[in-house]
Amino acid sequence: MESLRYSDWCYRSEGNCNVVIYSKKHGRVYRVLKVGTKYDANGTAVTNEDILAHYTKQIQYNACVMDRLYLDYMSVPVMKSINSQFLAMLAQDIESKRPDNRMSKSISLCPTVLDIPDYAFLPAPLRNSNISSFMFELKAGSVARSYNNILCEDLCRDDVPQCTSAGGYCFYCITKSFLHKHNNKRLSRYCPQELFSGNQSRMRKCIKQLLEDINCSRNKLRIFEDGTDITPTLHSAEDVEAYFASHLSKGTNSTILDTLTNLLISCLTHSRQSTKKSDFTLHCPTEKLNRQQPSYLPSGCVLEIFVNAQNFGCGNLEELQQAYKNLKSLIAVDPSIKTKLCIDGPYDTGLWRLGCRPTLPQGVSAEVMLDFIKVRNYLIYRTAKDASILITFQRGSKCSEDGAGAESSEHTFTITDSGKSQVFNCNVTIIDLDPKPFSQMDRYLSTEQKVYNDLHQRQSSAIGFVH
Ligand SMILES: O=P(O)(O)O[C@@H]1[C@@H](OP(=O)(O)O)[C@H](OP(=O)(O)O)[C@H](O)[C@H](OP(=O)(O)O)[C@H]1OP(=O)(O)O
Ligand SMILES: Nc1ncnc2c1ncn2[C@@H]1O[C@H](COP(=O)(O)OP(=O)(O)OP(=O)(O)O)[C@@H](O)[C@H]1O
Repeated sequence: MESLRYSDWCYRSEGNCNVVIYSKKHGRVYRVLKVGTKYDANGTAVTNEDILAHYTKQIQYNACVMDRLYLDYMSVPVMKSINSQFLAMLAQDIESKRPDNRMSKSISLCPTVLDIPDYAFLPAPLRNSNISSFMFELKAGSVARSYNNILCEDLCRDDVPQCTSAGGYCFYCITKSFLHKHNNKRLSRYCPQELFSGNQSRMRKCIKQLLEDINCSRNKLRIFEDGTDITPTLHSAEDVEAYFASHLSKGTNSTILDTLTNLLISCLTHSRQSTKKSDFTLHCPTEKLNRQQPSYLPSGCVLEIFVNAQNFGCGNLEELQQAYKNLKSLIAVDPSIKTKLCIDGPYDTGLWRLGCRPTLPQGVSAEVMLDFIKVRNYLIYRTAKDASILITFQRGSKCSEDGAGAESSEHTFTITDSGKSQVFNCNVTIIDLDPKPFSQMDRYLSTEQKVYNDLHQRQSSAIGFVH
């Protein structure tokens, strides 16, 4: 067990299920599960054993399922035992830093946490401790769902008004507009169809809008400086410009936002040569997974990897609903099916390992297996839909007017804006790759049905395509 110095650790951020703390000295973050999440027994407090089992499953899922999809862009967490007194003191200390909307759940005091590299800072050989380190977190959302062959992409084509301009035409934007009904802030214009379009001008416009809409409801970009979330201090595009003015130079005819946009696009579309094997065949012979390669995005870039993983959600909604219904009624009669099929893990079996030929468990028919594969793929898609892309960067030391002398490497980018070149050291990673529980399927499918109905109504009345 590690004895930790309380003063070395700070609050980073949190989501629905985890609080994240970090230590600059250790270069690591600790991810601590909250109690009252959907992952514990009916939202009640759980035992330490339950939490350990939960972490074990998360690690298995990362190592055996996600690793095949996200390759070098992710790292598998490890479990770490820590002092519970340290955790109790920390829990007290971070209370004042936690946002109001997250206060309904508190952190568990189980003396085990997940230990992950801290991506708010560049890895050691690239890091310069004397200057600011920035991390842009983009919860990019999903483009992959299709409804009875109506592909989201078709609803957001170049020749129809942009998805976000009038409340949304794709799955993402329709869901967003549903949620917006309860919020008075202006809605972010962000639409993943733009980001993943592969069209340089649409992608650029999308990133610029994310920066401009920094203060809008459901904007999916957050900015951290040296590990601290600075997003709440940025209320407008002007604030972002002003904040970065002392950290970046602008070209004669371009703005700081242009420079940031160019840098982010370079990182998002940079082809990375992976040391891991990316191609695998899905062995279920009856599986009709539509794994289209997004050839319009540079091969190996983070956007391509991200969208590839989301293709697990390309199945037809009605087929998925039927498969889920079949499984549910079977489980009601014979609950052991759930364990036999490892529906909620363990994830290191052939039933979940991508690239392995799954063998039929005893007492499970080929039809049931097919239903399981459909639901399993959808749950993988739900993870992919929820993941975040992190872009970490620092100004490089070699900066010149013409970019001469800039090293070109996997992590070094030279951004040129109207004649002015700047060098940046960057790292791109993906986080939040947790397994989604089977118990959420009812909620997932009911939202999907609502969105589908809305989409269908817009399509048949063609309202969606009128400015
Ligand atoms: O249900 P959704 O589509 O709103 O997604 C939830 C996310 O909401 P978002 O739409 O991104 O604001 C939600 O994000 P926020 O808490 O809103 O930041 C979580 O990511 C949640 O996942 P989990 O409970 O941590 O496993 C997500 O829940 P799952 O749907 O992945 O179970
Ligand atoms: N390895 C990391 N390096 C840097 N920051 C991180 C890291 N892991 C998490 N964070 C920060 O902590 C936040 C919360 O972490 P995480 O996404 O794991 O929580 P969550 O509860 O699973 O979130 P969500 O509700 O989105 O599912 C992230 O949004 C990110 O800002």
